[in-house]
Amino acid sequence: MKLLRITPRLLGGILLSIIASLLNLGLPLLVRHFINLKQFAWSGLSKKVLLLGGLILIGNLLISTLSDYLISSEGDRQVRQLRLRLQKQVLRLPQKYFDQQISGNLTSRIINDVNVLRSFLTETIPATVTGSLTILGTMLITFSLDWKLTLLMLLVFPIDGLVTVPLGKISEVIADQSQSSLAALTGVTSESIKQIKTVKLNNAESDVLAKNTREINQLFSLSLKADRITAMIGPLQSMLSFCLIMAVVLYGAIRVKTGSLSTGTLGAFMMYFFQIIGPINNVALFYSDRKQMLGATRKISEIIGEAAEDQAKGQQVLEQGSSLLKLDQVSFAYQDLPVLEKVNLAARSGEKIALVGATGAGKSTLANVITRLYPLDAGRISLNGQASTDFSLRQWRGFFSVVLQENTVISGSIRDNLTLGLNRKAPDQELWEALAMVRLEEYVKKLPKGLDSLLGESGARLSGGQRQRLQIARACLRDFKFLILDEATSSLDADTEKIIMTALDQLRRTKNCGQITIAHRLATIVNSDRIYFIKNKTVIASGSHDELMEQVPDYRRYVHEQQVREKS
Ligand SMILES: Nc1ncnc2c1ncn2[C@@H]1O[C@H](COP(=O)(O)OP(=O)(O)OP(=O)(O)O)[C@@H](O)[C@H]1O
Repeated sequence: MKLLRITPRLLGGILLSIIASLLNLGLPLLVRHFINLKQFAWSGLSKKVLLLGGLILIGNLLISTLSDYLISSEGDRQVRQLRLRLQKQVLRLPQKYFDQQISGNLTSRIINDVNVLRSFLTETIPATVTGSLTILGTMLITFSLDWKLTLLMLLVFPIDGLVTVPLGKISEVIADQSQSSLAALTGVTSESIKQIKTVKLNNAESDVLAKNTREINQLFSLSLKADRITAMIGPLQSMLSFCLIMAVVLYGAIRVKTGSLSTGTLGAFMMYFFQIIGPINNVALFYSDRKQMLGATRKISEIIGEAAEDQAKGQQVLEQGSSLLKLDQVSFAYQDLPVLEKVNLAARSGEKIALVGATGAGKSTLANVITRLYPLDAGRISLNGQASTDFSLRQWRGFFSVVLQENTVISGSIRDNLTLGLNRKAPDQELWEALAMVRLEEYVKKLPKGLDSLLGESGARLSGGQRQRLQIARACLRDFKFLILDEATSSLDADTEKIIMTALDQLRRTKNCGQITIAHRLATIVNSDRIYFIKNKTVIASGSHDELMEQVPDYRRYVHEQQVREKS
């Protein structure tokens, strides 16, 4: 998969860089000319040579500046595009993908691996192209000056190869492992920071430190291996280059003494030699950099290649008025774990239904398949007779407003939280009404910045109950057909819950929408129009609380156990 492109801007930058390198090739010739002058006089030829040298240096400076800017800015532009592409893709990936990932690892892939690609595009490619041309140009010039000395200079290639090829191969492997190790370290670090309260309250600092230390040590040992190789390559190359320079100098000096080489040519050779050492090393690094780039490309491509959720845009026409949500013979399994089997259920506008069952029975899963967070394995979900899959995901999810069991408050202001995903501009008055409904109005009014008060990461500055109420207010602001409350009031005291439930009853009537409640607390569900009792992966009975108490022994037992739990 091609993630980066060679664009005209990049080519322009590389071309300028080539011009700068070629200009550099002229300098040693000028120096040679200068040294070989019979006599120095601040006029005529010497002046011209110095002036030309100065012009070359200034020209080189200007061209290199422009070239560096063109190349770097093109790299930044492409990295921006790639990051946006990755962000878009990540947002479209199905829920099951995230169930198998540690979010920090994914973040590292998106941030660090993209940086590897950037440096390949903006450093390796230009350095290799200009480096190769500099080497070629140097060889042509030096050959024309003195082929014997050039052949001696050429020995630098096999000698350099002796060092860089075997060590480079090892460092390729290390670089690849280091990227994975860095991703794992990012994963565990971000998780431990996110779960810092849990860590503190469980006195789990040493456990977390041990886990993170393993990753740090893993990265450390890889870095040490890389350090050893770098430490070997650098001095070894310098030493070998020094020996070769000595050989060139000694051989050159003999030739000067015998009169078969001018001092100026020897000086020019020295300059060329120093000029090509850098390019030779850069070109030698190309293969290991390329390997690293291919590794990063593979990992990024894996994310981009993941099948996204169905993004069909189709907008079905849904008749106005009452809605009937139906589940017929719905079955679903998480990988190999069957959770729902042949579930039947119906919810109508204006109705309040409840999903009840022991912990782990599959209630939240049922809510998740209704909202199509997970696709069904079998069965059918429909709204007014139209299959859920006839609607685009966006349209379908727009029919539901969901308050989840977990904290879904985001960093940002109260306003940001209330209007998250709202596809219309909500006037402040409406936001205050929603806050009043969940009894948060007074609290927010007292905050110095009111609706624009910041809440910290995941709403850290709110109490658990305040967070739940904010999420309910957010859900109520949306235009929906069914409100799904998954243990949405479990953190509230009984009185506040009652007040909010009564407000939601009112809202249901005014909006003519349905409500699906998942809760263990009996008071939350007993007055539902219909209760679906889930056991053994399916709905084993449905009816009002009284009907189920009368007819279903399992339900009676569940209620009894719940009462005991609530009293204790
Ligand atoms: N993302 C997931 N991947 C794999 N298994 C899962 C996943 N989410 C839930 N499960 C499993 O599915 C089963 C049903 O879980 P679910 O959360 O739907 O139960 P629940 O009835 O809502 O429970 P509770 O009352 O405790 O919230 C459990 O066995 C759970 O371990």
